[in-house]
Amino acid sequence: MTATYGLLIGSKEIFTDDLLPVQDKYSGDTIAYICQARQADVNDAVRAASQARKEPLSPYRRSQILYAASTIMKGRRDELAAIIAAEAGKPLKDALVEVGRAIETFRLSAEEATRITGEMVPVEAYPGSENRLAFTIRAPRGTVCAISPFNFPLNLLCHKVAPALAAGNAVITKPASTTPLSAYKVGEILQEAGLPAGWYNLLVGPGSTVGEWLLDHQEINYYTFTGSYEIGKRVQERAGFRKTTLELGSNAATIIHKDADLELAAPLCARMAFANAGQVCISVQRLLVHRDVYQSFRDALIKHTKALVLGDPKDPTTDVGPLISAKEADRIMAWIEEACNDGAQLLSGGTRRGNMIEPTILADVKGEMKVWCQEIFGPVVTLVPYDSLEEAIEQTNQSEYGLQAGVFTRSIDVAFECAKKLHVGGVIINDTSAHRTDSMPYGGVKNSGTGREGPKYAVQEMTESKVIVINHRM
Ligand SMILES: NC(=O)C1=CN([C@@H]2O[C@H](COP(=O)(O)OP(=O)(O)OC[C@H]3O[C@@H](n4cnc5c(N)ncnc54)[C@H](O)[C@@H]3O)[C@@H](O)[C@H]2O)C=CC1
Ligand SMILES: O=C(O)[C@H](O)CS(=O)(=O)O
Repeated sequence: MTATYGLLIGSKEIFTDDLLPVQDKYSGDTIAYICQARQADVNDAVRAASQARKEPLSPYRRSQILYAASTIMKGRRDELAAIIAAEAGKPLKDALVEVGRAIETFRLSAEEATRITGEMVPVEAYPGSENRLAFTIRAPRGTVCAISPFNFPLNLLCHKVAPALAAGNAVITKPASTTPLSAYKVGEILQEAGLPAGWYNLLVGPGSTVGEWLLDHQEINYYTFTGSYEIGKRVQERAGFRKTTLELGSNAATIIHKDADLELAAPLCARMAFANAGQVCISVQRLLVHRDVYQSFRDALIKHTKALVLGDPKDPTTDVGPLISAKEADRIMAWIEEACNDGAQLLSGGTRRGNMIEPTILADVKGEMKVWCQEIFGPVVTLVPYDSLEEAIEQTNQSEYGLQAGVFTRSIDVAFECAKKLHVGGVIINDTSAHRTDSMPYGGVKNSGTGREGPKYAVQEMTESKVIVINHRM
């Protein structure tokens, strides 16, 4: 019997008539059904969040609940990884890493719940204010709406939910319709961890309906969104004066300078160009390689790429699984064809089996090709030689995106010139653009979004500062 999951609203699991099948993205089999929300369910979820907030949780209680959730998640690691492998098509070894990161994201958020402080403001130093004392406090924003993407269905949701709860907010989550089960499991785990009803609410359904109803609801105080630039722009427009955090797309560059350690760089670039079938917004998509090392790096990259295993995500030896949908696979194949028809050289891959595309390396790409100037979000990496560091920096900055960039070099001067001149949210020296630890500030500039995630930084964004001034007699 295939399981059917409901919406999580307040203390209830709500079953509707509108069932969404959740498919195994490798076999195509339906692995579960989950109910889709109606507009009334959106209103009920907002009401449940507002009701919960009438009995605030102390920072200590929030911290204890988040620590407990982290521990419970650790005990359910294999179950959660199997769900990610099935619903997202993510290779099991990467799904296990994702669960491990989500466990850490909850633990880090538990720590941050006990560190929410303001500051003393020396107003008494101001003429006429000698009898006053002032300080700030950070208050929760209220009800947070967390809208998350398909590619990290657990950890990217946790990067919204855990800091939001740590900061004292109630949360309404809306995961991608292709991968909703991980968000349901987070609800189970938080309930087992002792989170009272209404603090975590789950709504499922298309962005074009449920997503829009959430954007329209004026009792939501804050939106934290991860997804494509186009939808992120829409979220910003609909949020109006309400604050948002937008984690959007990218076509990340990694620079391989003439003094790079190629034995370090080549396997890392091969691994991180094709991890999760390239469906990672900081994926290694654009490789800028100094001409002096271009051929040796190219050959090493091809060798390591050809060693990657393409197959069933549930097989522990698989490195690269399917794309999230046939539609995305069609798009990526069309972009590869466009590039090759326009003169790009296919060095490896370029073939398709069902919704799987063999890891593909394209050389001699030009600036106007989609595989270079747009976000491919697929198992394709492009190679372009350069002659001077200035040229590499300029080409990296030409993108309309600016999330993260990688730079491989043994020179501290080259490293710091890139660190200062690259217009991105993060510069990763001697690793690829795809490097991220869950504790670091994470987010972009330009069309890659606004705001920063990472529990310490998300808690700051999900609280608002209030100044308190006391007029006292000496
Ligand atoms: N910066 C980052 O950390 C990350 C960015 N991404 C980006 O996300 C994209 C891939 O993920 P997808 O899930 O396909 O992105 P998407 O933008 O299609 O959907 C993201 C979420 O927005 C919802 N949504 C869609 N239309 C909406 C609307 N009108 N109103 C409200 N919500 C709506 C979707 O249901 C989903 O939950 C890529 O562009 C990738 O770069 C993905 C992961 C991380
Ligand atoms: O950008 C994404 O797709 C994720 O944020 C990547 S990760 O760094 O969190 O794994």
